[in-house]
Amino acid sequence: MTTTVCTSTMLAISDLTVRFRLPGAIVHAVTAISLTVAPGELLAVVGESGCGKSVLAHALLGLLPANATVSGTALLHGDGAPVDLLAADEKTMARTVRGRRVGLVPQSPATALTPVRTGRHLLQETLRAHSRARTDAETVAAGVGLAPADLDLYPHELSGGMAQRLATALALAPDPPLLLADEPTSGLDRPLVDATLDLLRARCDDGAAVILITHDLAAAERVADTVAVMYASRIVEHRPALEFFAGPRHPYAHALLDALPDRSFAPIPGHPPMLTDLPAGCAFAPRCPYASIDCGTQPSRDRGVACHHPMGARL
Ligand SMILES: Nc1ncnc2c1ncn2[C@@H]1O[C@H](COP(=O)(O)OP(=O)(O)OP(=O)(O)O)[C@@H](O)[C@H]1O
Repeated sequence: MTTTVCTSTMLAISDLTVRFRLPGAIVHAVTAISLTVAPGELLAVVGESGCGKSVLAHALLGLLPANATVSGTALLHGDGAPVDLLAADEKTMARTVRGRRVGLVPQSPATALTPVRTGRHLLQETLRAHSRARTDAETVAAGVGLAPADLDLYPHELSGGMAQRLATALALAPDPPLLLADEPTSGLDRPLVDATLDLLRARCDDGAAVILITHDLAAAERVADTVAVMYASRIVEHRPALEFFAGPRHPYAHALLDALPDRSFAPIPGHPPMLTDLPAGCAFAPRCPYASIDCGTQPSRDRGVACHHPMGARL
């Protein structure tokens, strides 16, 4: 983990909200998210399954299905005028943003990989499309632990872990200044988990920004500069990683860390709420040992924590 992050902004997300229309219900998938990411920063977005992490990434890449409604802004800075990723038309996203300025390691690589081409073909095609034809596909593959012979296999011949590594190589090949990595270590054994995380860290140390979406808090602790904890579609805590892991302040974040085997190994009681039926106030209140009548209203975020009763304040 490093704490040397540039102070300029690469991505500024403000009030990002995503709703899905279903027959007879609205899914509150992402609610009022505001975050900034700087060049050189590795931001880990953590939270339990279904809290909205992948939808956040897909919204930033214009990859949401037709039943989604998106509001807010997400300004991507770089050469020239900033681009609002939530307002840009599909042509702009396809030609200048996706893959080129913002890379994605998808959560389900097996379904994202074109089935009729070998890994080598896919990598060479990606490198050519991004004017990096001189870069050797085998060198890029070696960076994620794939051997030259692995590149001659078709996606259906790859194990889950190999497909995951190929997807990471494809996302890294264009050298995007911002990378969204959605559970990039799932299906990998520990040495490859660590190697993948270190690869992402090295990108940040070279000046790129990475948003690492993960439910693996140990992974976040290993490489993140900053941590954002999502619960029921909202960010409930967003702080520098060193401070966060030393003392989480939102009761949910505290409970998440306490559930780790190398900490108290205490499960969080109850279940997350349905995103079609969220309470008006804090969504964690029904599971929170510190809930009070105040929690019937939505807390504002103060010094990185959205809670009426943040942990430090009680100590
Ligand atoms: N097209 C869709 N229509 C309706 N609801 C959707 C759609 N896509 C996602 N959702 C819902 O949005 C919510 C957030 O999903 P998301 O995939 O972002 O969760 P997550 O935090 O990434 O969890 P996981 O790691 O398990 O994917 C879930 O309740 C999911 O069912």
